[in-house]
Amino acid sequence: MWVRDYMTPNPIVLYKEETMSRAASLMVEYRIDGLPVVDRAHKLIGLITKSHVFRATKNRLPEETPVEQLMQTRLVTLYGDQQIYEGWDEELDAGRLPVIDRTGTLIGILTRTDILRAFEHQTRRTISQLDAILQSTYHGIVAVDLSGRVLSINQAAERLLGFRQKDIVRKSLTELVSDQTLLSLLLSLEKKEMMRLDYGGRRLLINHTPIVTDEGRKIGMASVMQDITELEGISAELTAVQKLNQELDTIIESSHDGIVVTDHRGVIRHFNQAFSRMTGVSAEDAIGMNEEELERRGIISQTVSSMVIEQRRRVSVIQNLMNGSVLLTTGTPIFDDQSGEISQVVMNCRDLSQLNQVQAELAEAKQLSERYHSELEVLRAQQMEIEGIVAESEEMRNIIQMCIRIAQVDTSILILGESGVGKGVLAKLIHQRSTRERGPFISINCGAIPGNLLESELFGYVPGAFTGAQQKGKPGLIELADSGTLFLDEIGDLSLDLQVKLLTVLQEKSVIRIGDVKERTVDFRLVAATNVNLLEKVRAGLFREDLYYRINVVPIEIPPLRRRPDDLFPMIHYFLSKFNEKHRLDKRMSYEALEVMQAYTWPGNVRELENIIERLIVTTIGPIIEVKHLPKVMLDAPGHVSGAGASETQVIKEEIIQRPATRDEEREELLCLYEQYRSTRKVAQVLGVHQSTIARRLKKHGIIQKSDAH
Ligand SMILES: Nc1ncnc2c1ncn2[C@@H]1O[C@H](COP(=O)(O)OP(=O)(O)OP(=O)(O)O)[C@@H](O)[C@H]1O
Repeated sequence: MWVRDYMTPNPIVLYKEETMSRAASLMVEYRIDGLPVVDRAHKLIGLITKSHVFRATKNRLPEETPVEQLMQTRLVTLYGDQQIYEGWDEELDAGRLPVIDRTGTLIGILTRTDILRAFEHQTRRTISQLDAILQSTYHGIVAVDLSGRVLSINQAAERLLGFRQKDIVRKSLTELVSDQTLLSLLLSLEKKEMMRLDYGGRRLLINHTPIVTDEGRKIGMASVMQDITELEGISAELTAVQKLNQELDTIIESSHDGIVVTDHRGVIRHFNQAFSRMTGVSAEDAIGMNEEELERRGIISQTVSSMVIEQRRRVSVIQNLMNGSVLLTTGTPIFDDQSGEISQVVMNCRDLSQLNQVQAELAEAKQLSERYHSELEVLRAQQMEIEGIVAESEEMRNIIQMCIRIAQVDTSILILGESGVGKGVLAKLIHQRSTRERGPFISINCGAIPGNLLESELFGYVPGAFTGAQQKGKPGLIELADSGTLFLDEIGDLSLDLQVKLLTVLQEKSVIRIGDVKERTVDFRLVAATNVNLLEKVRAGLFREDLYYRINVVPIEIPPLRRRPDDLFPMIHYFLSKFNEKHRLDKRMSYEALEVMQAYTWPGNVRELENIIERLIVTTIGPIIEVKHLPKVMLDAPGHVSGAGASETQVIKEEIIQRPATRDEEREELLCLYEQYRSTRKVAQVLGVHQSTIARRLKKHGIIQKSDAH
């Protein structure tokens, strides 16, 4: 506020020669209390006021007295280019202040009215400025008096509070706001900070403060409200972005490939551990350095980022490092969405030297694994033979695997199955594969020995225990089985007395010889077998239930031979070789004879088959065992077809069965058949063996893939 803008210009003046009466008449005429006195050059030289005139009159000075003699010459003046407030205090005393320019020429008078006008002007301006600020602020502001009437409110607050009425000021908030929570907050006489409130679908953050005067009087309340709905959304987004960043960092760090990020000038901004490991460069050294510098130092052989920046596309190069490593480095430009300029270059470095080495190791490992795999196969096949067990059928293979598995666990086992199916064979296998393998394997058929004899066989006796007993006494089989396996075949034939005694042995883990009182500790594993339904015997009171549960911890059931046809021909083959070798003969079996055997139901199971083959080998005259040599019982069996001329397939069947064909021969024959029929089922039909056998053989020879078996 400059003085010259508010002063009264060209005021009425008196020249110094003018009279006191002229001064008085001017004062009366213009109703002014004082007049500036100037010289002819209009320079201010004094000020004459009513009091000067009154004093002169009182002192009876003549009216013609020039004002020069009356005026006050010590003057307080203002310059036009001064600020108004610089003249306030003086004006209050003087009532008016002459305004001069820098040459001392009078240019105006600043009166009290002028100053008030200046103040009013200033106040209006300030108010409108404040209002503009209030209205333009993004935050909502509402001020109310103590009775809740709105003193002022800005547009943001109107918008946030949803006010539509035009004239809100002076209205009470209670008329305007229906939400009680918001209302009680806006009308609260207490200070409230950072209050979160949901209103009109928005999340508001409100700070509420009482309005207090300089004297400390509370005159109202002001609330500042901020719409933080978007802010909260942004903050959630920010958290998500931060998380993403972290994830990205982790991914980059965990990459086995080296990753380097530069800016648009090739200055390295980021790189991972892998790059550090490959080049031996540390983050402190290289971050902030231009990639070219790495090339200058000979650490890398080419600056990929500059190629990418120059060519504006992905570039791949082979880099030879100082340490001898070879890297395949691919630099990819990242373009700025808005400017379309490259903002970053990301380089991926793959260590080829390491890759080559890994590939070589992998190939070697593969070779090794293939070799071991085939050796394992051979071993497995050999093992099956060593055990003297033929198990071609799926069922038998599963049973054998299970036996081998449970052999390791020292528990009682009950083997179920018809007579001659191979229960004894499995019992032996279990023993051989158990931890007791070095101990004895004691086997006894309970059905084959009369009761009283069986007792002394099992439990032993002391001298003179009964008539016919040996002088020295004898340990029982149970005792002999100590630290080994006791195989009780046909356990169902054990008398009830012996069942009780056996149970006691199993529970006490000790045995008392007949006629003795001394207990002898025994430690054996019991493998029992039966061809009868023990549970039925339990129900009929012929077998003790407690013993049944004691021995039946793990039951294994062997199906009869007729239910596992896949085992038949391999068994015939096995027994032919076995007995040919035993008797130093070379007998073969005709196709028709094989067909008869296939049709037979084998009630005596493997034992019957074994016996028949041995008998045939021994009794048949001539090299070929023919249908006519077979036991009559087999010829009477249903399903037996009388033989036709030998066809090509018959020959193959004979080859497979009668003599072990070489691997190549077998392969060629199977290949020929498979090419002809294109179906494992048909080939199996032709050869009269189970489809799974053919499928397995074809796979073994690599004629079909695993998925092709049909
Ligand atoms: N899978 C097989 N492989 C080779 N030979 C077997 C097989 N199964 C059984 N045998 C032979 O068959 C004969 C009968 O087997 P084993 O004595 O084990 O049968 P079992 O069921 O115990 O008979 P039983 O209950 O009548 O005593 C034995 O000479 C045995 O070697």
